Amino acid sequence: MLPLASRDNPNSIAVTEPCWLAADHHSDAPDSPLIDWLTDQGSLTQRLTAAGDGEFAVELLRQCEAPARADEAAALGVPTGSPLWIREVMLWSAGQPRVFARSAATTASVSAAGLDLQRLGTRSLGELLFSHPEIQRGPLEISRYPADWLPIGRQEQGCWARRSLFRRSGLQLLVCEVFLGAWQQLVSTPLSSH
Ligand SMILES: C=C(O[C@@H]1C=C(C(=O)O)C=C[C@H]1O)C(=O)O
Repeated sequence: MLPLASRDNPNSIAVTEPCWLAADHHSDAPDSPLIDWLTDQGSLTQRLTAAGDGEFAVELLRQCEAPARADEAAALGVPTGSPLWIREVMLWSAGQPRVFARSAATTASVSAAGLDLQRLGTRSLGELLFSHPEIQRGPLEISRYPADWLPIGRQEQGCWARRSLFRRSGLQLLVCEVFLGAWQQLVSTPLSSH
């Protein structure tokens, strides 16, 4: 079923469920620069830091146990509704929230990881993951992201998101990053005008 264009912005496509596929399997995949960021295997933290001329911060929105959504459950190989360790953050760059991120893992996986994820706080999860070369990142999938899965006040229609699984013995961590409208301003206007 084709997603519906949202009322407030006919160019953005409202979805109620994600459709996670490799970028080249989406007939309506976005153009550059967004497609380059969505498919970049490197650290988003590092890229946002550079784009914000060194000004980057992680705002921790919540870190708790929550039921697995159907797409998360399928990726992690558990039943929908299973209790997961969930971390939701807003990534700020050059003074604005640019990317919403939701990371999910089974509680057993978090304890087995031995990475002290529970006490990460406002340190970037990416810096932790990329500092352990034995942690392998799986393929990136992209999708439009349901607006009502975003934090209240930031529920923009039609945002593109990417997700990938980070794996190490015993750890399976699903990281999903949603590029908000303010991300576009970061990459399309010179820093001096932010
Ligand atoms: C995975 C990365 O870590 C970033 C930091 C996150 C966090 O602190 O929760 C979550 C998603 C990421 O965008 C990265 O930098 O690429």
